[in-house]
Amino acid sequence: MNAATASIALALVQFCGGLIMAGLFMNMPKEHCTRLWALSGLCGAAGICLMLVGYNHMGDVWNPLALLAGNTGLFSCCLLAWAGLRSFYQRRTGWWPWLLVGFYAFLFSLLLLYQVSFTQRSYLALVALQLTFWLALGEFARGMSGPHAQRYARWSFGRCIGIVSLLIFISTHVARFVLSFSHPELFIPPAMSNIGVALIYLIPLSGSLLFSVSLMMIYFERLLADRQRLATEDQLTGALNRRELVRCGELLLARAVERKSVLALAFIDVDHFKQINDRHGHLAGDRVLAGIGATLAQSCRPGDVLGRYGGEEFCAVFPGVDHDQACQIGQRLLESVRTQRFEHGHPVTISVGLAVLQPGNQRSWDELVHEADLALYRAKNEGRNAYRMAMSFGH
Ligand SMILES: Nc1nc2c(ncn2[C@@H]2O[C@H](COP(=O)(O)OP(=O)(O)OP(=O)(O)O)[C@@H](O)[C@H]2O)c(=O)[nH]1
Repeated sequence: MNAATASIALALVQFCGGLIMAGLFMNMPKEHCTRLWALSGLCGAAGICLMLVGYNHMGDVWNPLALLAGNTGLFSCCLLAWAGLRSFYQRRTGWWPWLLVGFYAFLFSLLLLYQVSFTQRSYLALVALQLTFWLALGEFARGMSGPHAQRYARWSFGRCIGIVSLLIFISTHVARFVLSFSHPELFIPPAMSNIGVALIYLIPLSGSLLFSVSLMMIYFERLLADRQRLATEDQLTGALNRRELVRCGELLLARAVERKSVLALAFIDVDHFKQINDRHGHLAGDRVLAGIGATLAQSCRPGDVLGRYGGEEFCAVFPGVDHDQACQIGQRLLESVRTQRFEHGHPVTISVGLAVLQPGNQRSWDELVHEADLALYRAKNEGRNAYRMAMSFGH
């Protein structure tokens, strides 16, 4: 296969890749980033088409206007992909990139007007595309520390693929730039060398396909994480919802029984919560619940499980915690809520019922919850703002 046929074949693959990317993102939920990525795919496909029209079969300029539009389309495709990434990581992009596109088109038309060589024209494209690759790389890097990183995993497969594809782009462009100085004959169309075809078409093609895949992956990873969160988290307090609490609690309990280790369960209820609702309104009540959820979460270690059992009741499971440690935890939970300041100004207290699984004991989840629940009723009946241990320990 000669260089001209290879370049047409690879350009057609790139054209199809652009169309597939556009089609996929058009059918995804309508968000700013998916729209930008769909547009980027369309621009890429259109740009490649126009580039094919722009050259004759000898690789010389045949239609300068098509070439100008094609090159500008490819640059816009990269800028749109970057702007989509910005939007994905919750950053806004102004209108200045479109000024850049205009400036690029102006410079490229000057080069066509003065009929500079293919290699010299490539330098402009190389510099412009390098800029977009570094911008996108910066976006991936900043995405690991911004608001996105607080909700989602810092490292994901999609992001790694994206970074690898950008490094492929950057290194091939640098190699092409350097080689075009020392070995300009490698890049003379149409008798382009194998190295030339690889650096101009083949490697960037695999890079751009990989980059499109990475955009889809980071989008799906976020979609799945959101679904998972919706299915397992209590929206108001950020603690686990009851179903997930029971699932995790049963798992920890089964493990503790199997290993003959200790485990503590705390049943937590906000005192006189109805009064807070009645006096300050349900919205203020909601904020109190959210605040208590956050405070209780801070009192738990990694590996502990905290969930909202229902209404103003929370439940926490502490693996590896024995009777004495459970008493300390009970005291710590009371303190943490009692010392918290809420917007309505009044202190809020909780009551806690604790049950402990002793080493070698067999207990079901329901039994342990029932024991802690009975202990909680004692705490309530004996004046609230206190913790009580399940009867067998007679606190
Ligand atoms: N704002 C708000 N209130 C809730 C929510 N879930 C339950 N509640 C309210 O919580 C209150 C619970 O009241 P009670 O069960 O009487 O308990 P209490 O007033 O805390 O009294 P004690 O538990 O005996 O100290 C009810 O008024 C519920 O309407 C919620 O998600 N948000």
